[in-house]
Amino acid sequence: MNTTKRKITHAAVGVIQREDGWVLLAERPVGKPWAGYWEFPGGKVEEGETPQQALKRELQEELGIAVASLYPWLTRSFDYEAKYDATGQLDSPAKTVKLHFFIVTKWDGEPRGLENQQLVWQPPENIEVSPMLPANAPIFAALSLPSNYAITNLSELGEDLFFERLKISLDNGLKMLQLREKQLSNQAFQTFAERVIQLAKPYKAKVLINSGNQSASAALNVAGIHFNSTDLMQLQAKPVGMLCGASCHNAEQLAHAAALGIDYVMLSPVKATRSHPDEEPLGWSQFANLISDYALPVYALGGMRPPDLHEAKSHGAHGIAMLRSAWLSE
Ligand SMILES: Nc1nc2c([nH]c(=O)n2[C@@H]2O[C@H](COP(=O)(O)OP(=O)(O)OP(=O)(O)O)[C@@H](O)[C@H]2O)c(=O)[nH]1
Ligand SMILES: [Mg+2]
Repeated sequence: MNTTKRKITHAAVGVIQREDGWVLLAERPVGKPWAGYWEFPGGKVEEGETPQQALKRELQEELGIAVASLYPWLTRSFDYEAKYDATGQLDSPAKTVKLHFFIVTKWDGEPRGLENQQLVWQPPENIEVSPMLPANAPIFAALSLPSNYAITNLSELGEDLFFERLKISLDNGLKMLQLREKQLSNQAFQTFAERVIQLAKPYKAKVLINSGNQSASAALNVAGIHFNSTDLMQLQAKPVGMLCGASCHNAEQLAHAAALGIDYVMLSPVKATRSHPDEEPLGWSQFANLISDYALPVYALGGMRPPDLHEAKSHGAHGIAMLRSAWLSE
């Protein structure tokens, strides 16, 4: 397959998300290529438009809604092979699409299928309509990742306080956390990890383990592994069957993570942090530049506190990751 000669079609795609997390999907109507396939509303970016302008126009045309608030999210390229219909007629030629995803959180008007497309609201972690446009497969996994991600801080809090705060965080809706305790022996880490996993289980919170503690992980029932940047750069392929993330601090590491197709990255340090006082912070504008054309969901890390979530999302982040401030009592 020669993809180098293909022209790239840019499309703006809207993940219209209600407050309960459900997203709006549309079925491509008869008469369009890929009819009967489900997609997010959106369409091609026209000459002279930014993807954001294109999205606003498309959502007005297709659904009759006016976008009131949106965040830039992932950008993914996908190579479509030529598609033929049952009679052997060309339905859609081979092409490369570059999809500019946005998360739309506020809009005016009630979405209606103005192009005879059927509409349905669905929870991202349990989509019941099919078939989906093939480019969209990884999108639902990304949407299923929570906005807030906590990293354990046992060394600073001590065991009693840590477990007290963990219980409070889980009660308050924490859905994903990473065990990162380099100071612990394998045995001590294992005991600690088992206790966290036990506590997190009824809340259905995902527990990941830092690659620095990985030697203790074999016996543990964790959801996945978080690779530090050194281990990321050694990694040749994404481990199968588990959630897999990585820490990145520059474009090279981001590119390697994207090439591996892992599930998410953390990009840091956004702000100055107590845990890494010697590192030069990226600041929001460099953070946004590094991920402006990035395919994976990104957590902003470094000096993040819960109120920073909106600013992080405005700069293209999927969410925020927190170490110290995840465990502060409010
Ligand atoms: N809208 C939309 N397009 C997607 C998604 N995923 C995906 O691969 N695409 C591709 O992105 C391109 C956008 O196409 P579109 O058919 O919506 O374009 P459009 O609304 O401007 O309509 P048109 O057919 O009148 O030109 C198509 O090649 C489509 O296959 C998705 O989730 N939503
Ligand atoms: Mg469209």
